[in-house]
Order: sequence, then C-alpha cells, then structure tokens
Amino acid sequence: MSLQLRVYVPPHPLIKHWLAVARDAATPSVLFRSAMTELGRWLAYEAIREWLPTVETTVQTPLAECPATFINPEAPLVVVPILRAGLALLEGIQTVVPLASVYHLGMARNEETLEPICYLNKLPAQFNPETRVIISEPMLATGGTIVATMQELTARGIDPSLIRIISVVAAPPALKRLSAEYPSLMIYTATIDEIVNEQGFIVPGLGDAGDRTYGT
Ligand SMILES: O=P(O)(O)OC[C@H]1O[C@H](OP(=O)(O)OP(=O)(O)O)[C@H](O)[C@@H]1O
Ligand SMILES: O=c1cc[nH]c(=O)[nH]1
Ligand SMILES: [Mg+2]
Repeated sequence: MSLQLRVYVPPHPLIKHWLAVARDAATPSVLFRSAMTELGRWLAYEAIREWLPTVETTVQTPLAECPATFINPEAPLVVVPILRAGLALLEGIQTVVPLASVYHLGMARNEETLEPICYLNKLPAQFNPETRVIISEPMLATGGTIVATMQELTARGIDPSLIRIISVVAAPPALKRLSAEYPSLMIYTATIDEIVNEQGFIVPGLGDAGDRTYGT
C-alpha cells in the first residue's frame, strides 16, 4: 500500500475564530500572539488524538477501584519549534503536552532566493528512534524551511511517520514537496491557501508570521 500525505483542517469554530483574528491586518502584535497561542493549543489537541501512547491501570476512587488510562510518561515526545514564528504556537502546544522536551531550530529565508539558512540548531546528535515529534511551523509556503527541518530530524534518527506538523497556513508548493519526500507525514493546519506569490508570501495568508508576532 503506497503512503499518502495526510493534511487535516479541523472544522472547529475556535480554530476558525483565531485564524480570522490572525489574518486581520488590523490585529496588533499582542492579540496576534494570543491568536497563535490559541491556534497552537487547539491544533495540538487535535494532533495528539489517538496518537499519544497511554498506559492502562486502575485507580482507587473514594468509592471503589476502577480502570484508568494515563498518558505514558515513558514514551519519548518532543516539540521542535522553528524560530521565530514557530515560537508563537509553542505556548499553546505546551499547555497540551506539558511534559514534552523542546528542541529549538532557528531558520530564516533569504529574502531574494527564499532558501532557508539554519542559524540555531539545538537538536541532539541522535534521537531515540521511537521519539514522537511535533513540529511547530505556522507557515508552509515554498516548503524550503520544512524540508530542511525534516532533513535535520531524519538525519538524527527520527522516523517521519512519528512526526506531526502543526501549521496555521499551508500552501500547495510546500504540501507537494512534503508529499513527494515524506508521504508518511501528518499535518494539522488551520487552513490551506492556494497561492504563494513571487516574494514567497502566502496569499491571502496572514503576512510575515515572525514579524507580526514580534512587532518587527
Ligand atoms: O515554506 P517557506 O517558503 O520556507 O516559508 C516558511 C518560513 O518562512 C517564515 O520564516 P522567516 O524566514 O520569515 O523567518 P521568521 O520566522 O524568523 O520570520 C516562516 O516562519 C517559515 O519558517
Ligand atoms: O506568507 C508567508 C510565507 C512565509 N512566511 C511567512 O511568515 N508568511
Ligand atoms: Mg518571517
């Protein structure tokens, strides 16, 4: 059976609401950050459904013993935020997976060539191959940044089928590249927008997510 990239756009009113706030050019940075935090929270909530390993046990209630399911604290789980914009989703993601380790990756696109340059890499030399990874990357535009990130992770022993990407706006060029190179991936995004313009911006998109987060 051949693998097919799976892209989920959860039909949730909170995700639609916070996407609308983030898209609005009149939204100031302070509210934009809140919108991104909320999007991180609700998209992470959707992304871990039937994915986080659990353990079955029992607990004693005040009245009786009963079956109980806990998140397995032994199962390795990490979040990789792509700086800068990925940091904006991180706080919300961490409310859902508070025990996950966080490994930062700093990537910036060259404004002319749109090629990403990695200026910070806090990844360990090697991961446990069973590690589940949530990548926090709000904008999937040309796909250069996310493909470079996937190369860094797989070179360190991560299985692509154990990665879930949390995005806000995903565009066809990035989805096509991921589909060709990493078809076992799963992406959770607030929307898919059709156009990437000549400057590498998604249209209608939400502008430069890093600049809007930090007011630069
Ligand atoms: O799919 P791509 O074409 O690679 O574009 C996506 C990347 O572009 C932006 O980063 P940017 O270079 O603006 O850095 P920033 O997050 O620091 O603003 C965005 O935050 C993504 O990381
Ligand atoms: O529209 C876009 C494309 C890439 N990065 C952004 O921040 N915005
Ligand atoms: Mg930017």
